[in-house]
Amino acid sequence: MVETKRKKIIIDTDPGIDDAMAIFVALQSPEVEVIGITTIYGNVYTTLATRNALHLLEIAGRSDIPVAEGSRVTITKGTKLRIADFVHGADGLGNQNFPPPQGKPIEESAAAFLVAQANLYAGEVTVVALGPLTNIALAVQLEPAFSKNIGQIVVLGGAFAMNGNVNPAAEANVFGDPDAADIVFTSGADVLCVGLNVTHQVVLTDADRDKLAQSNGRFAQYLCKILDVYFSYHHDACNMNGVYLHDPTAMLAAVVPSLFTYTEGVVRVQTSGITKGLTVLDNRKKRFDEVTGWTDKPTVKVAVAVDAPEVVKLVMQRLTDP
Ligand SMILES: O=c1[nH]cnc2c1ncn2[C@@H]1O[C@H](CO)[C@@H](O)[C@H]1O
Repeated sequence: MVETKRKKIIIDTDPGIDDAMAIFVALQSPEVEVIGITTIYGNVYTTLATRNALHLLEIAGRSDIPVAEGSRVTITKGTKLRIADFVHGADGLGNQNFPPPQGKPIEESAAAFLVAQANLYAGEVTVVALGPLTNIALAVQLEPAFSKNIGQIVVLGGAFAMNGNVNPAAEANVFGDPDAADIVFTSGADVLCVGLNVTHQVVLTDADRDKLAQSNGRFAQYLCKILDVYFSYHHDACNMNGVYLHDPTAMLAAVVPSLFTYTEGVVRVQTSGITKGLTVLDNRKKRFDEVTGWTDKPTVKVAVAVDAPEVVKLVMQRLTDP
């Protein structure tokens, strides 16, 4: 039998309830092979992100996948981090207080692991970045060839021409380390940004959760336990009877790219002031006479449309599969 080559992916993540869903979706996707997980602060602090990543791999029976611990500070060595425990619970996984994992992270740091894997499989590795972009920016700084060696970086981040979710200006992952995001977006790597303008179209409803609750699928019962906190947050903060599937949507942009369309242009990030974390895409409709911060910078891809029903269907299918 001819085996089609699976796309190699590294998940950079701050688990996180929707991160857990995205990790499980990836592990259930025949199109990809998860070759590592790197951890970062965001939904929880980095140490807890590492613990949760190891725990989730144990739940999935995939402790063979290496976990590399990432940065505990921003790219500018900032230690005042914004942690979204009010979205995911104090433990990041719906306040379930699971027992500690047995596994340990590898010795290599997240940035060193990213650089090494991109060197080893030049052009073949996709990073799916589900948290602030510190580790990826560190990899860019550590190895000048990283942006060329890495196949693609799919970023869950940004809010293009719309309000953010931290404040009207900023989306949470870009807000978490705006300097890192600006470094990654202008690095010259093949970057695809999946922002709130797309992920807010992809909602898992109360009815979908009921279907999960009735499923004997591999991850359904586990996810139903942790999803309560995430549903309550969306109910209270956004007046919704459902939740946004941010991370699983970005994951599927790597796994099944045909479900998305994108535009291309230079994206810069505001790194200070009340609009810190704002992502601004030059849509190239106007030729500016002056040199701007966008002039002569490498472009990135920005997702503009998604087949939302198909994304929800695939997420449900893969999470309820045996
Ligand atoms: O209101 C929020 N504040 C902070 N983080 C959030 C919020 N809603 C979702 N996320 C988390 O941030 C990423 C998307 O921006 C997702 O990973 C999600 O888990």
